[in-house]
This record gives sequence, structure tokens and C-alpha cells, in this order.
Amino acid sequence: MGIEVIVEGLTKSFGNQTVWQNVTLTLPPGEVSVMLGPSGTGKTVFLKSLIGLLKPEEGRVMVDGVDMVGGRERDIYETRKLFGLMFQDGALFGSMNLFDNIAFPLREHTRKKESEIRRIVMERMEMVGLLGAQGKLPGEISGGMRKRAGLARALVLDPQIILCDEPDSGLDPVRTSYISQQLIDLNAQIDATMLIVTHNLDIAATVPDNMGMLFRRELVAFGPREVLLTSDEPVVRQFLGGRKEGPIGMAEEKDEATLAAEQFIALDDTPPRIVPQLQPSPGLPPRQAVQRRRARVLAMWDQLPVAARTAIKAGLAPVQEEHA
Ligand SMILES: Nc1ncnc2c1ncn2[C@@H]1O[C@H](COP(=O)(O)OP(=O)(O)OP(=O)(O)O)[C@@H](O)[C@H]1O
Repeated sequence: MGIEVIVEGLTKSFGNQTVWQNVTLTLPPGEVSVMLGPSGTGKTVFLKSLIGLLKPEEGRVMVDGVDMVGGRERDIYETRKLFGLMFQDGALFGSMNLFDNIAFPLREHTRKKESEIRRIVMERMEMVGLLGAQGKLPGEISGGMRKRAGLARALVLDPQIILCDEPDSGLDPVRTSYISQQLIDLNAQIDATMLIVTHNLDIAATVPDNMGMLFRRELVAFGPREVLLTSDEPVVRQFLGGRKEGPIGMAEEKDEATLAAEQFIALDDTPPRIVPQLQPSPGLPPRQAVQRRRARVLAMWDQLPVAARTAIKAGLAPVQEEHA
């Protein structure tokens, strides 16, 4: 099972620019979480802070008993091996074929024999549907295949936590659906804790167990997907509705005058439609996180907003029986 990641009071600045402050959340073990937010709100900075590549000025990130912010560098280095990272562009080496790219972390961080490396690489390539493409150079394959190669590479060291930075960037809607399914299938197969950073609304609607959103240097919310999907927080509604009207503007924040002018525009009040979460592909085991999440959500039932409870009841029949 994946490891939980506990973030407490995290604040990160560059010079006098605060990226976000006092971010507190827990990524539940083995569950899939998504972090949303307009461009430039610091989602990538957040991912890098979780693995200790950037150092927030305040707060802690606890992973397996190690503080990735203030812990000893040696402990941070060792703990980083629990993570698998999938970067936006796949971050592949252009001169290496896919096999060597995917084998790279194994050759770099382990003393495994070539035969063992081959076995692991081929297994991970099969997992992401890339068997047969091992001899190709990154420049010879599509963007979607590059993403999947990046995902396969993130998997070779058997990570317990997987961080994906915009898995959809540069992909068309069909390929984005494939990668969404791939992420759910992966979670069913290895039960790792996953955090996906994206602004893609389809991924947000169909993939995660939990959702969070960064805006104006704050974590607006983080919790079970139904809480954000039914939220009446204007910034969340605007973002999830993909609307122009609301607090988010071209430069992330709108000026007071524009916001005041918009007071007179009638906002669409229809509550967002909650689509079912993706299920693992046929033949794969059920996601183990589902039962754990159910117990966790039941434990917080009394603190959940009514709209979120209604949405959860509609999606989880057993909860409905217990709370009818
Ligand atoms: N190493 C750095 N030095 C200085 N400023 C940085 C550094 N890295 C990021 N920033 C700034 O931090 C802010 C957040 O950047 P980040 O890339 O995390 O945003 P993001 O939410 O991931 O955006 P996008 O969705 O467009 O990828 C930006 O203003 C960026 O310029």
C-alpha cells in the first residue's frame, strides 16, 4: 500500500513573492488526489516541495517519518526513492531509446543485473501499453507515447508515491482519456498514493478520490472529490465550470473593477453534474483504496457539507443504506 504524505503549514516564497502559504493537507495512502489551480499558482512548486527539491521556508512534509523540508539531507535522499515522478514533457533523454530511458533509474540507483533490468523494464512497458516501442527514440513517437514512457520510467523503482505533473499537457481529449484510464489502472495494480497536478477538467471529474485547489496563495480546499465538485466557493465553481466570470482572470486574479462589473452578470447557477469515477479496466483487480476511502469518508461524515453528502450517497450505495 502507498504511504501517506502529511503536509503541515507549508509556505514557499521566491524573494518577496509568496507562491502559497500555510498549506495543510494529507494525501491518504493509496488514494488518487488531484491538485487544481490556474496557471502560475504554484502547483509544480508544490510537487517539487513534496520531494525536497525546493525548500519551503515554513512547515513540514512528513513521508515515512522523514521531514522532506527540514530533515537531514541523507534521509531526504533515501526517502525520495519512494517517489515516482512523471514530468510534463516526459523528461526523456532525446538521444536514448525508450528502453534505455526507462531503464535509466535502475542503472543509476540500483546494482541490478541487466537481465533483471530487462525484465522490469519490459513489465512496466507492458503496463503502460508500450511493448514493441522499446527501440524508438523519443523524437519518433507521439506526445501521448512520450507521457506513457515517462510514466513507465516513474514506475521502475516500485514507487509508493507517484507525482504526475500535468499528465494531459499537449494531449488531445482522446489521448487524455487514455492517460486518465492508465492512471486508474496503475492505482489498481500497485496501490500507490498518487497526486496529479492538472488544469484538465475531465481528469478532475473522473480520476481522483480527492481534490484540492490552489488560488491566491492559498489552498482553497482539499478533500473528497464530492466536496469540491459540489462546492459553492466562487473560485472553485468558476474553475470547474470553465467560466470567464468569477475571481480568476487572465493574470490569475482579476482587478477590483472587473470583478465589480461582473456583479451584474447573471452567473449560471446550475450545480455541476458529477460523473462517475473511472473504474479499472476489465481483468484488473479492484482498487484497494476504495474500501479505505469509504471508511475514511464515513469517519468524517458529520463534517461534510450537505451537498457533498448527497453526492456521496448517490455514488456509494452502501453509505446510503447506513445513513438512510
Ligand atoms: N525556481 C524558481 N525561481 C523563482 N520563481 C519560481 C521558480 N519556480 C517557480 N517560480 C515561480 O513560482 C510561481 C508558480 O510556478 P509553478 O510553475 O509552480 O506554477 P503552476 O501552477 O505549476 O503553473 P502552470 O499550471 O502554468 O504549470 C510562478 O510565478 C513561477 O514564476
